[in-house]
Amino acid sequence: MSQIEFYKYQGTGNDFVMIDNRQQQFPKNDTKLIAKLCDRKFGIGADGLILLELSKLHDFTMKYYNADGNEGSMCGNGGRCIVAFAKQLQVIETDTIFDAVDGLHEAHIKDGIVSLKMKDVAEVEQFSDYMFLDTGSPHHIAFVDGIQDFDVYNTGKSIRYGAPYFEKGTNVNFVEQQNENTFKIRTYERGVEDETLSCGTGATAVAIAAYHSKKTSKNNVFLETLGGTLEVSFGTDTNSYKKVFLKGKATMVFKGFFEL
Ligand SMILES: N[C@@H](CCC[C@H](N)C(=O)O)C(=O)O
Repeated sequence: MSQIEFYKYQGTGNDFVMIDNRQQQFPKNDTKLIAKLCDRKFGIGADGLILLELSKLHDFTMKYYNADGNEGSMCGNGGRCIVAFAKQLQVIETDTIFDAVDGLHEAHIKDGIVSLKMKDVAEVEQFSDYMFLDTGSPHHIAFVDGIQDFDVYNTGKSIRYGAPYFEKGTNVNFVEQQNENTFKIRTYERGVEDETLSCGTGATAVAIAAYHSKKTSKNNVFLETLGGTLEVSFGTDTNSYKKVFLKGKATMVFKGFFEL
């Protein structure tokens, strides 16, 4: 039996088991183990598990697994949390470039607040009652009234498994505008298969969708999630979005050990 050290981090309530895997001691193909570690009754409890690994060219590599144990697409809140974790491990100081599943990310950390550069967005699909875009992860966005009482779980689940997404699925965001550049957002997350308190790639997608559909003319947008507020800013260039930054607090909650 061997002991593995883990840290628990959260970014606006999206929580992660974080492991320093620079020595490759964690069995990352063990889907059942990852799902068990993320289980809130039988494990540590988290929306996902993140490994910090060595990178040949950059400061580190981020490997992200959803709570169901499968490797996920990009996680924005997880990306912010791993920057705080890398600082804690003294892998970085205040600025970094790291590898993730969707490419390189630059980030800056100051006073526990992480500003993370997200991938450029070249395409935003607009339909009569929803929008779709990929900010590193796929996001379906629907603007609704009365978001407080909205049935995010059941409506989100039926959209996630329905046409045109089916097996591959999507994350599903419900949004209500509060003022010129503030939006309330609730997200059903693929791979967690439940509503989470916050989704970073979802917040990024909503900010861009709101601007693209002319709900705001501001290119810095505040997203009020159930776990706190995120800020997204971006540059615009004939329907494509560059220099996209996701900003918010990333916090270490506790550390511990588990047996393999
Ligand atoms: N919580 C994440 C989103 C993670 C990706 C997602 N669940 C998927 O694989 O579809 C975030 O903060 O972006």
